[in-house]
Amino acid sequence: MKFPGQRKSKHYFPVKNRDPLLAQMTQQPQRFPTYITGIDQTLVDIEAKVGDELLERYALPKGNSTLIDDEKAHALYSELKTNKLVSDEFAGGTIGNTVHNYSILADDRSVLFGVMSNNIEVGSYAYRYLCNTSSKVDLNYLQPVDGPIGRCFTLISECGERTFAISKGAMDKLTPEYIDKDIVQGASALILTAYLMRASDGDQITDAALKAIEYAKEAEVPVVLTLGTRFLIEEDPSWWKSFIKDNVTILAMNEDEGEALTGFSDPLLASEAALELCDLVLTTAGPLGLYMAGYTEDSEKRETSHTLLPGMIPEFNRYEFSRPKLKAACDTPIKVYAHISPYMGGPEKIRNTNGAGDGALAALLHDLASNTFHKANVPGSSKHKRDGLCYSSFSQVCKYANRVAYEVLAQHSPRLSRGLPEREDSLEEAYWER
Ligand SMILES: Nc1ncnc2c1ncn2[C@@H]1O[C@H](COP(=O)(O)OP(=O)(O)O)[C@@H](O)[C@H]1O
Ligand SMILES: Nc1nc2c(ncn2[C@@H]2O[C@H](COP(=O)(O)O)[C@@H](O)[C@H]2O)c(=O)[nH]1
Repeated sequence: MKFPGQRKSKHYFPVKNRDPLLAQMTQQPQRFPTYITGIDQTLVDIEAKVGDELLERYALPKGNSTLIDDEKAHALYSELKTNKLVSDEFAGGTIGNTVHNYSILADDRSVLFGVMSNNIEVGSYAYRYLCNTSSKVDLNYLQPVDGPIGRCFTLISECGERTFAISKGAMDKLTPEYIDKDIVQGASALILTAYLMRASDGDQITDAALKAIEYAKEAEVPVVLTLGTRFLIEEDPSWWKSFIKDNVTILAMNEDEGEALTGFSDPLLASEAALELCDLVLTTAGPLGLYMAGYTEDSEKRETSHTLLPGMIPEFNRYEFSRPKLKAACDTPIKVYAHISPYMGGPEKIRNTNGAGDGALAALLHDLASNTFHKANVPGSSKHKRDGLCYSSFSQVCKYANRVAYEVLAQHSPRLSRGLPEREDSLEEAYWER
């Protein structure tokens, strides 16, 4: 497990770690293995820049992720190929991206539950999926299926908006028997997407996800849900609210999904409302940066040294130096909020916004898993006298998530090809010499 490392308010990222607690850890001969698990629809993203006219012709609502039948998928693929519009083909899937990015950042194991084609030809989509997934993502628990994995046509409009058309293939064929109870219960977190709840035609991936949730809850493993697309949530916000309240520890969403869930277009108010349903919320807000909302124990709150920020909740970031906790682990829970603007104002050239939110979530998960790792390996640390959900403060996690999102924006693929630099070029030498 590589640790998230040292961070600074405006710029940031890893440096040599001089934490005396970590020094203790290096003396431990036996390391406790840490990993996260996720369930996804195994998908390859087929990316193309298209005009709005094409979206209308194929009846694809802009910004949505729509399931399409084989006939439509064939016609769309042929049209994109004939007109040489396909720019890239990457392994995708919102949870596949997240666990891959987690493994790259943590340089550690994650386990993916899903399906994989039984017969794989060199060059096929299944082959590409495997080639584009970090070797630290354990794929040994995938369920073999007859038929292809899914394809996600990622159609990028002139304005940068992404519209997904999903040709599902066998991606929803995962069955509950393939969810390994011990693996789920031994993990630092279970990561799910709202997309898993829309299986149809007798496909069982929804049941598989519910089984995994049951196992996770039994062992008090945090359940993390990312909302996917606002269109899905808009269909029945009340159902999603009670689903989150009953099952979810950490919720990740963007501002549109937050509005669909809570009715608040302001991302801070949406985060606050979502916090009534779970323990920790990560809300990404595109060029506005990102917000976190969560709980801490009143007696453990820590005041920020940053500027107090205006917003719909005045000076909302006052206690952003506190560490997130489960609400149930607090005697007197208080709500804590944090915000950060895009790292360095965003990359000079945004190559692709696909997966930026997944990247931010991967950073949060890395911090959370670092906490489990540290707790297991340095149980006597004062850090673990009272149970925290994350290793770092709200403020630090924001910085880290923001930095990772930046990295995803600056590259073509939604999946990181390497970890973050050990030393940021943007930081003056004196910072690293401290
Ligand atoms: N146009 C942008 N300029 C600068 N940063 C951005 C921009 N779009 C996204 N980001 C960064 O990426 C993060 C995630 O992006 P967002 O578009 O909100 O996620 P999602 O892909 O889930 O919709 C943001 O919180 C922000 O840090
Ligand atoms: N598992 C699923 N993943 C999907 C679906 N539709 C789109 N996607 C994936 O989302 C990411 C982009 O994530 P974001 O954070 O930028 O919104 C992309 O790689 C797609 O593969 C779906 O129905 N199921």
